[in-house]
Amino acid sequence: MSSRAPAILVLEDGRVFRGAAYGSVGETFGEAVFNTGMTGYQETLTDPSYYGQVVAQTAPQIGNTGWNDEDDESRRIWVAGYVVRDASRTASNWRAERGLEDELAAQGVVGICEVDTRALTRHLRDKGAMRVGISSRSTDAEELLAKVRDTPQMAGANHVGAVTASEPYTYQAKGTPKYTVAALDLGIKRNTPRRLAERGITTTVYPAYATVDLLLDGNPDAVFLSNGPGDPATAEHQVELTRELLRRRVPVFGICFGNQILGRALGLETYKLKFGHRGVNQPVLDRHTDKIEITAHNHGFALKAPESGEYFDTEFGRVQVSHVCLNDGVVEGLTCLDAPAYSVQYHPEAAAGPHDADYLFDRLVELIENTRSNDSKGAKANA
Ligand SMILES: NC(=O)CC[C@H](N)C(=O)O
Repeated sequence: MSSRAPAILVLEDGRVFRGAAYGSVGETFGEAVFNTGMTGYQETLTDPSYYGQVVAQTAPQIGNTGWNDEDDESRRIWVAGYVVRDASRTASNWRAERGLEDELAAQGVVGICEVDTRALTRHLRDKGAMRVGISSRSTDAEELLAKVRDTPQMAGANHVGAVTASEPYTYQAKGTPKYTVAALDLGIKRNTPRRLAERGITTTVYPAYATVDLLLDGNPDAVFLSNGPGDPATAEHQVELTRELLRRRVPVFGICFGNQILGRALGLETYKLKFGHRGVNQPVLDRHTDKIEITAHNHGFALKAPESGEYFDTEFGRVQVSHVCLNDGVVEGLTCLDAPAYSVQYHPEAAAGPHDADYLFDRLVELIENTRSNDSKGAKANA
């Protein structure tokens, strides 16, 4: 028998799950989503893209490796609520500094455990992502349901301002600095500048509403558009900024939210997926190499596939849908054939996740090198 207080989870369609209090005691609301990763809960919880979402883990036991002070992907936990089946009673790992539940409580994250997360996930897969509430304060389902139906939808939500850095900061290259990148922080994860640093890139991270002049102030070799929470249809400022970068032929690499922004800048629309892709084992085909990579995902929106199929024409030239998800055919990446820009819908920084997509950071170095050599040819031709 659990010694925990009772808690309830109520979905906006009225389905109720009963469980026990986990983390902070209280009440919370958000969009119910599920993550299928067997590992990486610390990275999931601290990924700013989850802002506004109540995350259910399909892995049945969570918390086994506790919490450490090294694996946070940002400055705090962002999920609106946390749902697990079996909360590990002990933290057993040499790197653990404390238990997961201590950290959830310390950061005020309301959760629920002892929930049939398998049934919850099947429900969300059938009915689609929807709003949810968790309460360990009252177990009155009717009362909670009314509150759930009053909370804002994820569609139309602009959450970038809540997670972005307030001031620019710089992350130094490892070894000899070779290149510089300006990263637009829409909810960036720490492993991104780390992956760039490995390749001799110094990254300056800018707040999401930086102007193009501020972003290009240090004359960076490329601009990186990060992942982030909310509906990409609301990212007007960032789409306009990207269009300006394309006009100026600045190399651009976008991931996740950044892919949606590049796609919109190229004239594509975004739409809400039924239940999204969240986990660390999503198969993606890279059409450049015909290789399949196993990748880390966390997205609830996607770019509408162009009617013409793999290639489409834009005011910035021809573009290829370079990556597709093999589970459902969703657009997972774009490569501009006439402009120095490309993007993927997933997380090549892979924290947590397999490292198959690491080559995408090498492509950035190639793109920078090619742009530099074209510029110097152009400069010579103009001399
Ligand atoms: N990880 C991300 O960048 C997510 C992008 C966007 N918020 C979505 O859910 O699709």
